[in-house]
Amino acid sequence: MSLALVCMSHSPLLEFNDPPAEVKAEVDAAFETARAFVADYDPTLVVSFAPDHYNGFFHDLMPPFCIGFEAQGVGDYGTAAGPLSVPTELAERLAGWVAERDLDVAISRRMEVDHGAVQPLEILLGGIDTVPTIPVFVNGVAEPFTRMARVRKLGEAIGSFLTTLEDERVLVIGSGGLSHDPPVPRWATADEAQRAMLLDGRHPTAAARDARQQRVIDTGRAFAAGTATIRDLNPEWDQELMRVLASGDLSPIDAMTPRQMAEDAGNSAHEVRTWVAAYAALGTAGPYDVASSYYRPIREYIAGFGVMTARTRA
Ligand SMILES: O=C(O)CCc1cccc(O)c1O
Ligand SMILES: [Fe+2]
Repeated sequence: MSLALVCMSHSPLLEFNDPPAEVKAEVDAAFETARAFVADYDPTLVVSFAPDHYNGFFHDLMPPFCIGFEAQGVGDYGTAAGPLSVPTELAERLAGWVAERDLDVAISRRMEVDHGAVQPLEILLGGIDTVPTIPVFVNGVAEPFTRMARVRKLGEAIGSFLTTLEDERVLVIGSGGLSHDPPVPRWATADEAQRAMLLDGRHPTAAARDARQQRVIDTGRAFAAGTATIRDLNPEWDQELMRVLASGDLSPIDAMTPRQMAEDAGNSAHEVRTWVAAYAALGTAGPYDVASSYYRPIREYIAGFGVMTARTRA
């Protein structure tokens, strides 16, 4: 039983800010390569590991991980809103399998997902309901964070389930930045209004959503112009992590600590947890080969921007 993987940075700024034309062309080419990889594999099932940016999960109840039995896009930054095509019974079986392996994972029968989950589905599969998809939320913004070994174990547990599905061709997706430090409020430093949003800011008014998004868009423009105060991207850190993921031996990742990750690569570098889970899942089907790998630090997108495809060795 083989598996396939796409890990990609996402950025809500893809449609709002423009890097130099040659950089934009590179990113488009990397997406096209990944799309062709997916089309060739022709998945019958997708497992999407994605973070959330205080659109679906809040501090009123923040799990480290959550498997969606039903899910809908919230439609932030112009991404698709509405239901994903979640195979509910299969998602329930997956959650049971994971629970039996000593991993305590939340479930949701009404998961709300944002651009973190939706953007890869739109880019790779042409929409949020084109291929049956089990969404797995991996917290990448809210402290406290689990140890990285736990993320790897979750990926392995999910992968071991997927390898039992003889009749499926399963694509695992990891979505999120490598190094990046976008202006997502953090509880410890948030003001009162931000804390209200972080606590339970579901379903904001259009005006509130616009204001929040405009702040991120403006920060991207300032970052590109060299006038933003956010932490810089870290291409060395990003490329070293990509090298480890490609190597097939994820054990060095267990030693990474959340504090050091934030210091080296910014507060949203925790989104790489989705890549670790996806690669750990892929590895359960045996040795794998990276088919394509793109990387460029792109300040206009506020992201160390990577796109990787990989597949179980034939
Ligand atoms: O909170 C938001 O609105 C999105 C912030 C954001 C910006 C760039 C790249 C990202 O991965 C990201 O999450
Ligand atoms: Fe993100």
